[in-house]
Amino acid sequence: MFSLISFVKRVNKGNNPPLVEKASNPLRFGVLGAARIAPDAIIKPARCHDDVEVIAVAARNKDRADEFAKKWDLPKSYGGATAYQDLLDDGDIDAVYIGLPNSLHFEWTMKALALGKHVLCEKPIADNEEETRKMFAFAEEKNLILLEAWQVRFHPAIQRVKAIVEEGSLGKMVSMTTHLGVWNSVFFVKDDIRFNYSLGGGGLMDMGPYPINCMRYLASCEPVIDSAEAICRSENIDRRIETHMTFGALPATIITDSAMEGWGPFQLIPQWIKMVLRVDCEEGAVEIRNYVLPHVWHSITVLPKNGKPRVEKAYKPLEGKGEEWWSAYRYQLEAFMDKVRGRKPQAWRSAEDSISSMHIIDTIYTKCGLALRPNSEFKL
Ligand SMILES: NC(=O)C1=CN([C@@H]2O[C@H](COP(=O)(O)OP(=O)(O)OC[C@H]3O[C@@H](n4cnc5c(N)ncnc54)[C@H](OP(=O)(O)O)[C@@H]3O)[C@@H](O)[C@H]2O)C=CC1
Ligand SMILES: O=C1OC[C@@H](O)[C@H](O)[C@H]1O
Repeated sequence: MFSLISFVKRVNKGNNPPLVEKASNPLRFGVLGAARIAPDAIIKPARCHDDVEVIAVAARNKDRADEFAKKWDLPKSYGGATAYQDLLDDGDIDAVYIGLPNSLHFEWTMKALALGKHVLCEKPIADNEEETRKMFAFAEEKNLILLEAWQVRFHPAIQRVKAIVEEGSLGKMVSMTTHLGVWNSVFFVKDDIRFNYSLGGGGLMDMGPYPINCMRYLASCEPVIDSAEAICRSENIDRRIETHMTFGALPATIITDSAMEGWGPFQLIPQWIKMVLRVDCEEGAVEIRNYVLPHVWHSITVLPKNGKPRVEKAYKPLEGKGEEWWSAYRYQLEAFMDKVRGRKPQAWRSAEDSISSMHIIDTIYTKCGLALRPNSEFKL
């Protein structure tokens, strides 16, 4: 009962964070695209960050832009065919959040960097490794912050799993496995950008960054992809991919499935969601449930071979900044701002980190015999 009440309180506060008083010269963000993810990823986190203000949105349709601005109390909105460029040309804007389809991440990140704006760009950061390299090289040249918004890395839950594994009582890691699956009709809309090849879609593009990067983080090294096999929903668009890889001597399996089959006769009983990552060690195992959105709810189960299982939660770091109700996106914004302001963030994702992640996605597609997501035609 107590945990249900604290769950409701935490989620409610995370969804409706308090509006804090702003510093005298906060970083002013513009949002490219009235995307579904934008409120959670940037608007709500900014409300409770004293050094950030979201001042504008741009959408291809003016009414949509105005509606979004009204709903989220943003002073400016840009709409129409030139809206994204108009927002970038706004001299009041210091940074942009990009929640556009993957195929547009390259173009709008490059344009924003060219105009001197810092960029927080959604995962996966680009269509492929080649684009990713160019984006980070350009950010470095312009001396601007570019971060791929893979928020899980910033949340204490995955950091706690790493600490448990490294603390040593479970012995050496022997394997990692995850099956990340969702029931198609609940999570995706009709004509979802995720399943459109020309928009950089694909099940692995959408879900792959989570298990690939959690495993890279836990293993502290890069994997070799041994095999990968896809079941497609349309040409070059994977529904399910099973990948076997090795991190040094450590075998790992990742299954991503964007349309899990149901159970029982005619698969009548839907399987809603599967989001467990398990690390087996010589002396036991550790499992994290819901590593994708850990701030909503998660559980970390430690299963020692010679001892009692225990369950842990990690909504707040043991040391450093954070609140129980902070979402992973809020932790991410804190780190982004630390970087922009020249402070050392609690956690960070480097250029190499994002490049490696895209390299792995490209390699898995190639192993499956599927085409890489196409390069943007945009040239700076
Ligand atoms: N980190 C996370 O937790 C999550 C990340 N994401 C990532 O965020 C991005 C957006 O996802 P999501 O919010 O679900 O997507 P939506 O479909 O809700 O939003 C995409 C936005 O892209 C704009 N857009 C521009 N060109 C096109 C086009 N040709 N077709 C469709 N949309 C277009 C639209 O903006 P306009 O308003 O101008 O019409 C739309 O608002 C993806 O990269 C996805 O991987 C998504 C969910 C969670
Ligand atoms: O990034 C994401 O996280 C949650 C998923 O359900 C969603 O498809 C994806 O875009």
